[in-house]
Amino acid sequence: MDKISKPSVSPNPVILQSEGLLKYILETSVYPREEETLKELRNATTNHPLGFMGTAPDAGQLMVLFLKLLNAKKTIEVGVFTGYSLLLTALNIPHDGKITAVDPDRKAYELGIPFIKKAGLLHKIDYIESPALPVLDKLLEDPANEGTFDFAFVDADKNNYWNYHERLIKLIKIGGIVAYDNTLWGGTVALPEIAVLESKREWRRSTLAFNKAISNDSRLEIAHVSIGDGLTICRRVS
Ligand SMILES: C[S@@+](CC[C@H](N)C(=O)[O-])C[C@H]1O[C@@H](n2cnc3c(N)ncnc32)[C@H](O)[C@@H]1O
Ligand SMILES: O=c1cc(-c2ccc(O)cc2)oc2c(O)c(O)ccc12
Repeated sequence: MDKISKPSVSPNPVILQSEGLLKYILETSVYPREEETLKELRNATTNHPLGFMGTAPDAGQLMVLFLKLLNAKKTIEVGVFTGYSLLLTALNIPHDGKITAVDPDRKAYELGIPFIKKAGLLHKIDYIESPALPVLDKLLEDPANEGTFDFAFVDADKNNYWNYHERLIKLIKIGGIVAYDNTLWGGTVALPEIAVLESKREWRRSTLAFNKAISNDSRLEIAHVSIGDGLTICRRVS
């Protein structure tokens, strides 16, 4: 049956219409260029019961391009899990770059730490075991933090994306980028609610509202890209 008309979504959705096409992209352009420790971390994450949550490697490759284009040095990550996107960021910022990485699930991060250590990149990471909102609020208590971050990546609780956005837009410098993962939420954003698994409905509604609000946010230039589970790339312009 065609993916679009399926009445429910799998936990690891293929937004592209053809799984074969995604396989082709991954095998031709992504996996051959994926750094070795990153590949090892991704493979180790498949043993985690929630391993499907790791950032899609093709979306990761696009993130690398932005990190490099921005010459990003100071970044924030909301939603670390085992650390695929975190290690990817650490690999692509300079030696004295810093990532503030926030996640309440330290246990998942511990799976990734040996790979980050093997890559010699733990010194770039300030891991904060916490929900992200109070951490962002604390950063904003010091006006010196405003407009200082080059890049932020959000891949966490989808119902809080707008709350993160309101804070991150102040922390990111003009010209900097905030990227949000899962903004197509398994393709459910284009389905009637009745066709969506009940467990996915609340975050589908949050994602729909978030996508609309981002599209109306005049402080940004955006691209809503159908890669991975949907990636919205926002450049702060004012
Ligand atoms: C999809 S996973 C992140 C995947 C990660 N980017 C990667 O590449 O592996 C979502 C993560 O968000 C975290 N999370 C959930 N609620 C959060 C919150 N309020 N603040 C920060 N992180 C949160 C979860 O603990 C989980 O590890
Ligand atoms: O199915 C999911 C679930 C999540 C998820 C669950 C609980 C949290 O506290 C945060 C996120 O994240 C996902 C994800 O990032 C993804 O790419 C695919 C599926 C899921």
